[in-house]
Amino acid sequence: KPHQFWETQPMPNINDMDSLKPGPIQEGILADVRKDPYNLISKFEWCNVDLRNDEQAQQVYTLLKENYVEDDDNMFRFDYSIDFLRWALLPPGQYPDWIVGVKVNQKLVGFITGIPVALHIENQQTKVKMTEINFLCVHKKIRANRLAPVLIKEITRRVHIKNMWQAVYTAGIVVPTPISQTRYYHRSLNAKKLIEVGFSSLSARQTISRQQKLYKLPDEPKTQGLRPMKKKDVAQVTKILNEYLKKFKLYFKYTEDEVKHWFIPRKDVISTYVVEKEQGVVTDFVSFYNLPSQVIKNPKYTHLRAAYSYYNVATQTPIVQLMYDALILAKNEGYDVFNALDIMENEKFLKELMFCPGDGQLNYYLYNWKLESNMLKPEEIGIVLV
Ligand SMILES: COc1cccc(CC(=N)NC(=O)c2cccnc2OC2CCNCC2)c1
Repeated sequence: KPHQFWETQPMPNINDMDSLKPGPIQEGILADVRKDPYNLISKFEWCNVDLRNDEQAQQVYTLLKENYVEDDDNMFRFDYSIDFLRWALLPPGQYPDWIVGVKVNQKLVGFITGIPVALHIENQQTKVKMTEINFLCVHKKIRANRLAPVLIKEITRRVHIKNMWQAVYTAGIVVPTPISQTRYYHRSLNAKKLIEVGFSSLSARQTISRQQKLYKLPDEPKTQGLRPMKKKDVAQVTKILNEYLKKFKLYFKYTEDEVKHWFIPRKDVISTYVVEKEQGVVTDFVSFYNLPSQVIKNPKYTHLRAAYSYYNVATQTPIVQLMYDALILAKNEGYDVFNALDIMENEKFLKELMFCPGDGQLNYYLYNWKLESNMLKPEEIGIVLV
């Protein structure tokens, strides 16, 4: 029986599509929230993981490196670094009990996380305070123990206790019920390596050297005034980002503190470049995050270095030119491939800059919320999850 767990959750199902009114599906009642954690099978224990602690961060790193998401052909597995996990999971306002682990004999075997976000949904006047859920992972050796539903129910309880009743998350799989089904695209930066690791393949008439020529990039970006973002840019980046995101139906509102956290460059984690043509005036920016994948079995390479498009705001520079420069910057930072979803205005550059469609999709979900429109088009999505 498919979706045994998800049928029990406040998500719109096919026949609700017309009856449910827009907004929360279930009203949250604080008094009804369980005060104690859900029961676990014996020997399994809950723990709040402190990612600032090196040993605990290392345990999370190893669990994900060995057991987290793989591509459809099980050739690659995400390999999030510790620095990346600290960036992704310790934003301003984080709650320590939203980094949830399950241990057996002091060994981490299960994980799920939430971070607090303020999401603008369609025409809602106010932003909805909720959680962004990520990194649901159960060790390969203890799957089919129904641990994942318990991890989901426990973090839901910990969110409810804080009087928050909605969540946003993404997944490669389809469970009840996506609000948008987006597709991912890849732009080759190191054609030879992508073919050697089996990420790309050659058709009959293609050769490696022809592919290298096809995807070759200039040595330096074209846009005058393009430079790495610095702290002094935070106020202007916050302004143009918040203004830009208003054109979408789903977007976060950022404080300057949050922009500082999410966009100030961190080596091997997040790269952000701003355009400052006229003295002191920031008109555009591009950003991409570093998410390598372990190549599961390959004689020559252990990793695929992938840059993922984050947020890009083009108010003066044409978006195609700005993103072409992002490809050049990523290539110069040593990336093998540049990935992007067909969300926001990405369609405007994907084809022209020779991105190829990937073989899967990334589904967006909103927990306990009925949208006015049942589904959103990818270009109406203004949020990027890591
Ligand atoms: C190439 O190595 C891979 C290793 C694991 C999975 C995939 C395919 C895949 N599932 N890709 C994505 O989900 C994806 C493709 C383009 C942009 N963002 C993405 O996912 C992000 C956002 C959601 N959390 C994971 C990272 C590829």
